[in-house]
Amino acid sequence: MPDATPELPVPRPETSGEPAAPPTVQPAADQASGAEPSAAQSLAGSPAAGGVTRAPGTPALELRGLWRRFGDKVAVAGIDLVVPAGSFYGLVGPNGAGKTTTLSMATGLLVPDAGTVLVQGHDLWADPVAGKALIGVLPDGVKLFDRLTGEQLITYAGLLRGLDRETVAERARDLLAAMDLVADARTLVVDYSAGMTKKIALACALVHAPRLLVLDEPFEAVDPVSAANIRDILAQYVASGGTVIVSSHVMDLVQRMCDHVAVVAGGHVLAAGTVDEVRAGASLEDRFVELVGGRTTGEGLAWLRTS
Ligand SMILES: Nc1ncnc2c1ncn2[C@@H]1O[C@H](COP(=O)(O)OP(=O)(O)OP(=O)(O)O)[C@@H](O)[C@H]1O
Repeated sequence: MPDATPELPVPRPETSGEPAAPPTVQPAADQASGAEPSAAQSLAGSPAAGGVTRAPGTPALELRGLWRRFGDKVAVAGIDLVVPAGSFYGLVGPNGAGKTTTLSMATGLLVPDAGTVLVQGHDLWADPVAGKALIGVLPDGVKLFDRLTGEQLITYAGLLRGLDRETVAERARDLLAAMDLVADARTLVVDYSAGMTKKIALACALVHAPRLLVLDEPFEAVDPVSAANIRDILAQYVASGGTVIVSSHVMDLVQRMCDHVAVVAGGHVLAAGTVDEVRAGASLEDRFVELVGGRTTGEGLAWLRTS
């Protein structure tokens, strides 16, 4: 791994001139106000802001009354969620809770049955082009054009987002270094391991310097060193004004990494707020188990015992 994290594309400063983080998100706001503007922040011609300005205090993402059924199965049952701008937001819940379905609707990948998705105050489903320009997405079970090399895939993603070739080449270089994929830049993505695939998909999500990053299980299958580097990249991204929403099953990671968290089960939000509010003095893991329940003793598997 390189010692120094390369300079990455980061969100452009607010066109309104307001700080990106509200005072309720203390750690991110503190970092944001102290951050030196990077060269990437002043890149001209990036479509990242999509010509969209936001009023001060507007959440990065707001979900209002989202519903989604699959046949008889209600996957998401009226979810409301406010993700403050500049926050590092964790979404946790048991298997089948509705996290992926929620994030898919929040990012324009799955049409809700009912409800509204506001990205920086703009109705995503009413105006998908403006809304999607603000978002970078790492979907669950990501399907990539895997007959491209890693370098080609990032380049393709950048060009699709309207970046010029020179900018794309520069950012592809930085992202490949940050993801420890330089040696495999010219390897076909189909030949990447699961963790490498996750990292190249994350690089594609970052290339246009989105304002909001939505990451479904970004650390799954990623080795500890790469995971630590990705955490640094995300922390740097939040410090420079970006917002991250990340789903994960690793409570310890969410407790350390995120400043906000929502616990989802059965398509409902059980608790949401700052990590300290939600865990209420306990560990996030204990609080999660308390909220969600479902611990079993394993007594039903007597046949598994060898003695
Ligand atoms: N395309 C689909 N067709 C039918 N049912 C679906 C579909 N997608 C999701 N579901 C169902 O909706 C519910 C929520 O699934 P979802 O993938 O959103 O959960 P999740 O919280 O992301 O779970 P996990 O933590 O296991 O990834 C589950 O009961 C799942 O079986």
